[in-house]
Amino acid sequence: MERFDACVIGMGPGGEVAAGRLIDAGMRVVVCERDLIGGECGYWACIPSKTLLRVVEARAAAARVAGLDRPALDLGDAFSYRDWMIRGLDDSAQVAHYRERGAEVIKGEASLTGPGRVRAGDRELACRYVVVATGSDPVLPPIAGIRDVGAWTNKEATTTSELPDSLIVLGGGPVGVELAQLFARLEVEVTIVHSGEWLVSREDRAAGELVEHALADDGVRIVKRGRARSVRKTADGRIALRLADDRELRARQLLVATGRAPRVRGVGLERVGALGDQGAVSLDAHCRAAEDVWAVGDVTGVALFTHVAKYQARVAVADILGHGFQADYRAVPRVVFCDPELAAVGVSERVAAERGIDVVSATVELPTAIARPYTFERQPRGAMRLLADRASGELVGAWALAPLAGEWIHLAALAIGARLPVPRLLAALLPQFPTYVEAYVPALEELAAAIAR
Ligand SMILES: Cc1cc2nc3c(=O)[nH]c(=O)nc-3n(C[C@H](O)[C@H](O)[C@H](O)COP(=O)(O)OP(=O)(O)OC[C@H]3O[C@@H](n4cnc5c(N)ncnc54)[C@H](O)[C@@H]3O)c2cc1C
Ligand SMILES: NC(=O)c1ccc[n+]([C@@H]2O[C@H](COP(=O)([O-])OP(=O)(O)OC[C@H]3O[C@@H](n4cnc5c(N)ncnc54)[C@H](O)[C@@H]3O)[C@@H](O)[C@H]2O)c1
Repeated sequence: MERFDACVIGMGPGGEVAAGRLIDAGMRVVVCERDLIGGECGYWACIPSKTLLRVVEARAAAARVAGLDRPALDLGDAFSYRDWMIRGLDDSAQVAHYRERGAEVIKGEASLTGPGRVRAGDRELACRYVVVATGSDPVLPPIAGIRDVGAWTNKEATTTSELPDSLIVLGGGPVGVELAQLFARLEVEVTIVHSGEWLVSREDRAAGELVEHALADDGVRIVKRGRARSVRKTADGRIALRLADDRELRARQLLVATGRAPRVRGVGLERVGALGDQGAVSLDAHCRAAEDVWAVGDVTGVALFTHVAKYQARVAVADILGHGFQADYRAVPRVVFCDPELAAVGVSERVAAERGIDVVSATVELPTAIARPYTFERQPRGAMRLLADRASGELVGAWALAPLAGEWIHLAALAIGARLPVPRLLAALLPQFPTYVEAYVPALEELAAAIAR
């Protein structure tokens, strides 16, 4: 039995932040990773998708600016930069880095065998603290034939260096929307089949409809309320997707983007009492899942984002080190990196209604309210909506669909996190001219008037 102060199972962004902090605290740490240190985010999700999206975004941006032409696309160069960003799917530098910092690195599948006990390959580890950061898996919907047609998940889609001539994207959430726009802008014929009534269904309908218009401008076909019944390979090697209304869509490739589920199987969480009734990780506000076991990141199912995984790792390690603070998820930014970006934070209108929060809202069309959309591009665009709790006067939700919205939504995030009432925000806000942040002034003024009514 090998003894350690702490063991981290799964080395995606959540595991890496936890491990780094535990090492910094002087602990003897063992990290276990069955695939690549850096996780889904580093190789098959955030990093490759955002790297490639930037290429097509910059190209489209140039076309929208007066006096510029659409630059030529060097796809080979774009893919090789993507490959450099994902380290050629090689984590040997990360392995060496953790070893140099004094950690024990085990490349292999690990699972809890009991309180303070972990098995990794044929090694038995005794660990005072265990942090589980095993991420999530894509969910394949129950559609006849879906496992037999060589469908892509995000793994194949983000690492491909060959483009199909046509692509059906099943699911219109963040993964489906981002990758649909990427491939459409790389001149692939793209059709999204989405079961919801609007894209990115977690957000307000108005936001989802603006995303739909943006994708339609790029030539993406969108089937809403689409129910796929079966999928098969045709004689000419294409993929045929039959919908419940009997329509058949055909394309060279199918990308399944219908959601992700916490990766709890085989981790042994049940052996330490860390799995709740529904098979989900039980978690308190310090990310404790059981005595001396913490869980962070996608495996918790709280909010499937890298920044949440990293935040939960900070929460968990602070608890381990004895200066804990409670996790607060009220102000988690949610950015879909399509063009223009959809950025949201706090509650949507639906969530506010579910929670019984009486909200007032203000919506601002950016080109009618501020100058920045015109200095930014020839065809100005964008909208922002703010939601405030009528009773407390605090900002509780916001979304914007506009260039760079993923950056300037953080002002709303800070206001929501800090519980700033709208009048105080208005008094404190003096935004630079001409910026997108200026849109907060008319929106907050409208909110203040609505609260006062
Ligand atoms: C296409 C796509 C794009 C995305 N873009 C963004 C984005 O732009 N911004 C954002 O915030 N989020 C984005 N996400 C979500 C983001 O990728 C995840 O929220 C993030 O990776 C979660 O980090 P994690 O550490 O919890 O898990 P992961 O990154 O999944 O890492 C978990 C690690 O645990 C390992 N592991 C699992 N089980 C075991 C075991 N038993 N033993 C040892 N190791 C194990 C896995 O191999 C993996 O390396 C995107 C997701 C997708 C699919
Ligand atoms: N920019 C980012 O931060 C970013 C980008 C990508 C993914 N992510 C994260 O990854 C997670 C997974 O994203 P996702 O887009 O795969 O999942 P999702 O659950 O957010 O969206 C999937 C969508 O697919 C639809 N759907 C489900 N089954 C379907 C079916 N059979 N046919 C058609 N449509 C169907 C659902 O209505 C749902 O809206 C998200 O929670 C998100 O937080 C984040």
